[in-house]
Amino acid sequence: RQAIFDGLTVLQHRGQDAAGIVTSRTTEDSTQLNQHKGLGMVRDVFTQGEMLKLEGNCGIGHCRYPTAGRTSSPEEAQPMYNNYPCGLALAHNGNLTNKNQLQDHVRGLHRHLNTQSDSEALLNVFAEELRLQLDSRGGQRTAKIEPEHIFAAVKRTMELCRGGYAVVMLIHDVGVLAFRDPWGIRPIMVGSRKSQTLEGGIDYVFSSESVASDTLGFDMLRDVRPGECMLAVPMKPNQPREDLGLISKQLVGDGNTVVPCLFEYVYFARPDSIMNGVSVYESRLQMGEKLADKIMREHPNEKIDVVIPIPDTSRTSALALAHRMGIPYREGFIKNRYIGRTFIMPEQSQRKKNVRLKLNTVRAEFEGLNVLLVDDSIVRGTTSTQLVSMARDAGANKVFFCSAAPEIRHPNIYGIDLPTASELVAFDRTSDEIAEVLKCDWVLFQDLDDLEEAVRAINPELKTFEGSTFSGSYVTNDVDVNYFSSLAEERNDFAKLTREQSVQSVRSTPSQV
Ligand SMILES: O=P(O)(O)OC[C@H]1O[C@H](OP(=O)(O)OP(=O)(O)O)[C@H](O)[C@@H]1O
Ligand SMILES: NC(=O)CC[C@H](N)C(=O)O
Ligand SMILES: [Mg+2]
Repeated sequence: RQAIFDGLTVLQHRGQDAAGIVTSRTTEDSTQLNQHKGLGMVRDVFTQGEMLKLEGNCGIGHCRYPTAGRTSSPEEAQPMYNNYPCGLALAHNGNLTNKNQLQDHVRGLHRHLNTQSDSEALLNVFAEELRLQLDSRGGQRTAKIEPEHIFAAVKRTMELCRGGYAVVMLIHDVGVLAFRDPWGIRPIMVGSRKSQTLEGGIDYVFSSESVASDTLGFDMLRDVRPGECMLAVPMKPNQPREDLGLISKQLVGDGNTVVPCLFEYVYFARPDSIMNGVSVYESRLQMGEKLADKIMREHPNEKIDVVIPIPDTSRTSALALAHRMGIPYREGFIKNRYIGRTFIMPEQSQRKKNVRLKLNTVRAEFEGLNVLLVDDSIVRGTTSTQLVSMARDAGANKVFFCSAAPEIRHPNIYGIDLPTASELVAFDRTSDEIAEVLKCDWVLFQDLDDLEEAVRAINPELKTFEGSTFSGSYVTNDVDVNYFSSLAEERNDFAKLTREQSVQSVRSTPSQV
């Protein structure tokens, strides 16, 4: 349990709204699943008392960044639990684009769904497919669940679910499994270490980013392949050691072509992670260099005195950019270390307030200077608009702005919560119009080809990327305009706010009983 808790704190940047852990404790005659989850950051959700209850020899955990359903309902925190046809717990990173159809399918099977979460639908789809597998062996319900049943159920689940997903599941009396969507849009990897328990053997970890396995003392083995399922089976008391291990099966496609989400490299992942054979840090250095070249091409005669990153994520690319341009790199914005990431916060008012609380200027780095502010991306423009104004208040002469990612003009539907194009500052605007909104002297964005090249430079085997939010082209090729309009209607900032407020007002109404 401590390892899962520690791993979640290292992955906190991937989701700040809810967290949860489920562990499984096997004794000679029974297996107990222990669960705790709640709203908030990992450190707030787990008290010492709660941690003590999470005994076990294997388990899963999750930090939630909502892309479907409600944010402030604890029921939607993960892992999700289901008890039929056996004890199952699931944690999912990603977003299912056919959530509504899956919900209808599941309800049609007389299974109850308690939330609007796509992850709950996914768990029920799998549970039903596993039930069918177990039934197909002639009603011997008491017999052991074999890996072949699990692989067959995951295969059917992959055939039914659309979108981007990386999933871990705990299966009662079996172990922990992990699987990844057939495109490999969302990341997940496996690591191993020599077990620190008295029984010995090998421990396995599945995690979205290699940084979690590094910090827990695991060696990263490899990425889970697109369309692959891996199953880690723990040792039971009095069981022969051979039963322990890692089994994998390629279920959909050949697993050789991965189409990774570009936004992981731009913003989402930690720089010290390695994903699909690419060091995120090195790819960001490349992004900075390519952006520097574009600035020198497009504004060759501009006098720029200083390059200032917008902490945290843009630091790496800003450093490489400043070096390439031969301009001093200065930390003109100081970040409050107790405020999390603002982009992944669910509401615009919260994001706006937190940018100001999070960042403040060092006046000496701005006064009378032409400053080039560098961010990894400009999404809604919340950060950039405020920081340009702060730079001017701190006495900057000219303020230029550049983004290590191209213009974000299209919704993301594979696990980054950008459902509504009209909320994006680059939507339907030219660079000059964006500069007018940000109130900067000019703004410049990375070219998409250069961004792809920056990642490919580190792993030339990566041919294609999931970059729909920049290009508007969706790799799964299975969503239509109706999907986008209902998504925008359901998940625009105003709709989300209204929904969350209605949950809160129900909660704060005194009981009439
Ligand atoms: O245009 P916007 O809608 O403001 O979104 C873009 C900003 O949000 C992110 O920062 P965030 O504060 O989330 O995290 P960071 O500290 O890792 O940079 C990103 O790095 C940009 O700074
Ligand atoms: N990455 C995530 O945490 C999102 C998982 C899932 N789509 C949800 O909204 O709960
Ligand atoms: Mg940022």
